[in-house]
Parts: sequence; structure tokens; C-alpha cells
Amino acid sequence: MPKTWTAFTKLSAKDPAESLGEAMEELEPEPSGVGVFEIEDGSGTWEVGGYFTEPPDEIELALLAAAYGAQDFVVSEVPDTDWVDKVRRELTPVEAGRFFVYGSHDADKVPEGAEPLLIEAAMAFGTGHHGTTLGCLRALDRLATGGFTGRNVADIGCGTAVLAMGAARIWNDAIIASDIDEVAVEVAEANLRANDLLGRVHCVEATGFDHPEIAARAPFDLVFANILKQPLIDLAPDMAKHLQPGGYAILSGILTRQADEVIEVYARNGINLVNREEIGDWVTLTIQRAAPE
Ligand SMILES: C[S@@+](CC[C@H](N)C(=O)[O-])C[C@H]1O[C@@H](n2cnc3c(N)ncnc32)[C@H](O)[C@@H]1O
Repeated sequence: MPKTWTAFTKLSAKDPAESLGEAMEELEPEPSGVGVFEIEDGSGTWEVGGYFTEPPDEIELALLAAAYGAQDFVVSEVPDTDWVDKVRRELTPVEAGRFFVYGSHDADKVPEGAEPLLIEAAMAFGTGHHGTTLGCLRALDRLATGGFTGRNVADIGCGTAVLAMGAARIWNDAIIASDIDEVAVEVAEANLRANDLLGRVHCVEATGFDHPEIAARAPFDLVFANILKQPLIDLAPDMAKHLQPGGYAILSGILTRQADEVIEVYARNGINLVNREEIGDWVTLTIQRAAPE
């Protein structure tokens, strides 16, 4: 984000204030905007200010102020207001099982042997810090440690695509990821590019499984869905249709007190609890579609 500087001064009458404002427009570097306005406190004081995209010449400003009988200009650098960039720089890496989720500013901290997931904080959920993402990554790690290999994986509600990328790092499969939010899809694609996984994970804008490319790839042997209790409950019949017998789903976005209801709804759809993990107030469920005897 470009930096901004402001330079403000005060005068006790309108005329010199307007003339000073005009004179400011001739300054080098040129201000990107100049404002002249009366301070509404009944004192008859006028304020003249300019905005600059380069540091203004303070000597020129002092000469100008003196020429128009104004107080010295107060020059300030406007604080960086790009909060995404600020958050990005302040995020610490997260270890989740074999996975190491980090921003590019921590690239030198990736431990040897860890599966690296580079996620730049942006306008999408999934930096690994939330208990739901952490729970899903740990559940994925447990399944892989237990000998499971995902050959056809879907990540529903992918956010940053952190879960899809986790699966892509450990298995040599093609993965489909989806999100209801087009901004999340853009962020996911940027992350996939940064991790060199764009050819392995395909991301589409969709609600639940409702997309022709998802339908064409079903049935899946692993589905992630970290999308809150009610959408998960609504998704249960479709999950049963899109999971192959014996296939797993890793669900999160469920508060501890909501877990039993979600488990019950999925069990009614033939998908049964294998493991649950609580992190803070959040629960992650690993469930499995019953295989025929
Ligand atoms: C809690 S975030 C999870 C992001 C990431 N998967 C993670 O685990 O960190 C939920 C994401 O699901 C998306 N979402 C919510 N409901 C959805 C639905 N019914 N279908 C697809 N995406 C959905 C949201 O836009 C959001 O990006």
C-alpha cells in the first residue's frame, strides 16, 4: 500500500488560507490533494492541509507558511492502514501434526521433515490458527499415519485451500476444492500457485457438492468440510451420496455442545464417528461411511 503524508497549518482568516491552499498546489513534490476549511469552533480559524504520496519538502512548507502568515506546518506520515499486510506480518507459524503452516516472512523457519503449507493471510479463512483448521489438519495427519491414502479428495468450503494443500502434500492425487465465496476461490488459487500446487488442486465456486466438476469426480474417499453446524447438517444426505463406502469425512466448524447432533444426523445417513478432537470450544469429527459387509 502506498504511503501518505499530510501537512496541516492554521490561519486566522479565510483569504490568506485560500491563497495558501492555491500556493500549496504548486509545491514540488506535488500534493495529491489540498483542502481549505474553517474549523467549526467559532474561533474563525482556518485550516489548510495537503496530502502527499512522497515526503513533502519541509523547508518549502516553512517558507510558504511564513509568506502567508500561517503557523508552521505539522507534517505527519499516515500510519500504514493495510491491516491485511499488518496481520500477515504478525502471524506466527502453526504446527499441526506433520504440517507447518507459515507466511512467507517465516520461510526460513520451516523445520526439516515438516510438510510446508505457505499461507499468506488474506480475505479468506484458514491460516491454521483457528481450532477448526488445526483440528482438520491433525485429523488428516492421523488418517495418514494410520495408513490411509486419499486417492480422490474433495475440500468443501476450502477458504485458503489449506486442507486441500495438506492432502496434496502427502498424497499424489488430484484434489477438488470449492467455496461458496468467490473471493475465497481467488485467495485459494493464489495460495495454490505460491505452493506450486495449482496443477494438483482445482478450485471451483460452489455451494456444497453442487457443481458439475465435483459431481463428475465423485465418489470421494476423503471429504473435508469445515463449514459450521447447520450447513454440515444440511450437507449430510449429499455427503452420503458423494462418499464412497469406507470413505472418510473430516468435519469441523462445530461447537462442543453441537457435536452430538451432527454425529447423530450423519449416523442416520450411514456415516459413523471414528474420532473426535476438541480444541478450545471447537470439535473436529472424523467419520466414515459404512462399507458393505
Ligand atoms: C471455517 S472456513 C474453513 C476454511 C478452511 N477449509 C479451513 O479449514 O481453514 C469455512 C469456509 O467455507 C465456506 N462455506 C461456507 N458454507 C459453504 C457451503 N455450503 N459450501 C461451500 N463453501 C461454504 C466459507 O465461505 C468459508 O470460506
